[in-house]
Order: sequence, then structure tokens, then C-alpha cells
Amino acid sequence: MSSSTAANSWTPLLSVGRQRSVCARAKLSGSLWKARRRIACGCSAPPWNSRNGHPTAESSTSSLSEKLGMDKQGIEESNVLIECRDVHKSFGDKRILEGVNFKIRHGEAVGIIGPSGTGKSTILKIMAGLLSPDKGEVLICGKQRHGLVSDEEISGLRIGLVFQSAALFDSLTVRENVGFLLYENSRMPVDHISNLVTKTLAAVGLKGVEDRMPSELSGGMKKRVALARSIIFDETKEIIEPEVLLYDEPTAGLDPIASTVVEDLIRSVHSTGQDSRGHTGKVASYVVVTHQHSTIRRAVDRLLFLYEGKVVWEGMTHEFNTTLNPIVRQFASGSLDGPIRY
Ligand SMILES: Nc1ncnc2c1ncn2[C@@H]1O[C@H](COP(=O)(O)OP(=O)(O)OP(=O)(O)O)[C@@H](O)[C@H]1O
Repeated sequence: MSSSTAANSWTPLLSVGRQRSVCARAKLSGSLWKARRRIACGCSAPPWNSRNGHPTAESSTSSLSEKLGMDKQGIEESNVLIECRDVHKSFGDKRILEGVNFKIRHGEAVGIIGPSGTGKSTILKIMAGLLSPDKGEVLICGKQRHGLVSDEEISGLRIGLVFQSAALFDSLTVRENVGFLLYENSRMPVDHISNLVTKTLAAVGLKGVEDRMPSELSGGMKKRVALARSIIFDETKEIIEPEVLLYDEPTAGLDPIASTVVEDLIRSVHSTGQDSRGHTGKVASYVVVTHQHSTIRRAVDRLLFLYEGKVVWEGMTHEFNTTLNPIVRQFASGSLDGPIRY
């Protein structure tokens, strides 16, 4: 992949301030410079898995608030990090999203599934602020976002997007790819960044690859490098922002064992409530778009099923194989018979 392709498909947190040689080598496009994702938010709440405000027939889990006898509605609302409300999106005369509604709460591990071409990547890009909806709203911690994410937006909630292609800069080494944001943005000394890159790579199971070029890595290694890039952070910052990571098919094209490694990495970064260096509270929630059953089972707790422009089913992961919803049943079984037509 060329660096310009990477620029279009990877959206690191960037500053337009200091530009070092890494940037020059990557020949970054203007759009990349604008693709900063710092969004105002003051949300902070203990992690839990709770349900969307839209009822589903198959919910069996009782929320923490119910167990504690607290005001469920109020607490759930304060936990919402991202909400898509009646989101519509067309490309030309092709209508892709036609009224998508869901909420992502603090602490959730959510999967978005559905047939190919149904708009899963599109909704991720809308959540990340790379695409704007034609109609409807995206609320970040209750505040409506207008248009695309820009450099002017205030720090608060980091929304990271890890694309299915891994989208590394071909002309940069692994070290430069992983440390990219820090080399560009941070006040950390270069050797400090280098050490942090090494530690973060070790956290995703990669050692001794810092000086390799992306072309020298396997597909699974590239995905892990992309994952390392998404979890590295600036140690000099006093406040660690809550972060939502969005993964677009992180296990696509990987063998079953490599998939398991990536699934467990995604889960562990989140479930321990720690980043790669053991600091707490970094990855607040994540959303995974996937077709892989293993990823559904292993990496997420709640599922949203997108079909014909809408969320047609949502439920906990264990309900995926038992639901009577005919669309989900057909999808889960891979049958040619059913409401989904190709
Ligand atoms: N920038 C764009 N311009 C025109 N059409 C687009 C654009 N982005 C996506 N599309 C179209 O929108 C539809 C939905 O694409 P999207 O990638 O969101 O689907 P998906 O559900 O993620 O698919 P898959 O599971 O195959 O990855 C597709 O028909 C795609 O061709």
C-alpha cells in the first residue's frame, strides 16, 4: 500500500505543529493532517456492559444499575460515549444507511455485523468523524458533532480507527509507524519514544521488528503493528483521555490462530482497563466490525446487526446463535435460504 493510500485509510491523532522528518518521508496528504480525532467529552464512568436504549426481545442481562437499584435511565445516559441517531448516508443514488440508531457506552465491547456492502465500515467512519451523515446526528458524549472532525476540536474523547488493511506507511519503518503520532506531536525525547515503541510492540507479541519495513511483515504482523499504533500514547500528558477504538475487520485474512492472537489482544487491552504500559483507564470501549465467528465469540459482548440500512437486531453475543430472528439465523448459518438475498 502506498503512503497516500495509508493516509486515506488511517487516521492518527495529529497535530499541525511540529513536523519532523518522519512526516516528510511519509509524504502526508493534506487530508491526513486534517484527520485529527480529538473530541470534547467529560464522560467517565465505571465499565459495564449494558444495553442500548432500544429494547430487544432477547435481553436477559440485568444492568449494574438495576442490581444497585439506581436510576437506570439517568446512569445509562451518562455512560453513553457515542450515539448514532437516525443516521442516513448515501453515495450517489445508492442509499446505504437509512436511519441507524445505537449507543456505545463506557466499558462496552460491541460488534457490528451484517452482510457485505451493508454499510458497516461506513458507520465506523461516521463515528470516527471521517464521513458526515446526510441526515441524523452523531453525539459524542451527548454533544452533537457538526460535520467532520477537525483540528479545531477540543481534546476529550479519543476515537481511534484501525482499518482492515492495517494501513501502515510503506515508506516508514515499524518503529516510525508505531511511534508516528508521538514523533509528530509529543514532547517526549526521541529515545524515550523509541523505548515506548519497543514496549508497545512487545505488548502485542512482536519483538525485534522495529527496524523492518511493512513489506517485510506478514499480514498478521501488520495488523498487530497497527494495533500497537492504536494503543501507544503520549506519556507526558497529564490527563489520559478515555478512548474508543474502532476496528474494521481486524482479523480478516488471518489464519485461525493469528485471529485468536489479535482477538485476545483487542480484548486484553480493554478488559484489563489498562494500556500497554499498565496505566489504567485508556481504552474505555471498542467497536469491532467483523465477519468472523471467532471474533464475534471471543472479542465482543454485544452485537448490532446492520441490514438494509438499519440495525435490525441487537443482542448479547451468546444470543447470536440462539435468536429466532430469521435474518440473523441465516447469517449465522451461512444458508442460502432466507430473507438475505445476494
Ligand atoms: N466513498 C464511497 N463512495 C462510493 N461508494 C462507497 C463509498 N464508501 C462505501 N461505498 C459503498 O457503500 C456500500 C457500503 O460500503 P461499506 O464498506 O460500508 O460496507 P461493509 O458493510 O463494510 O462491507 P464489507 O462487509 O464487504 O466490508 C458499498 O456498496 C460500497 O461500495
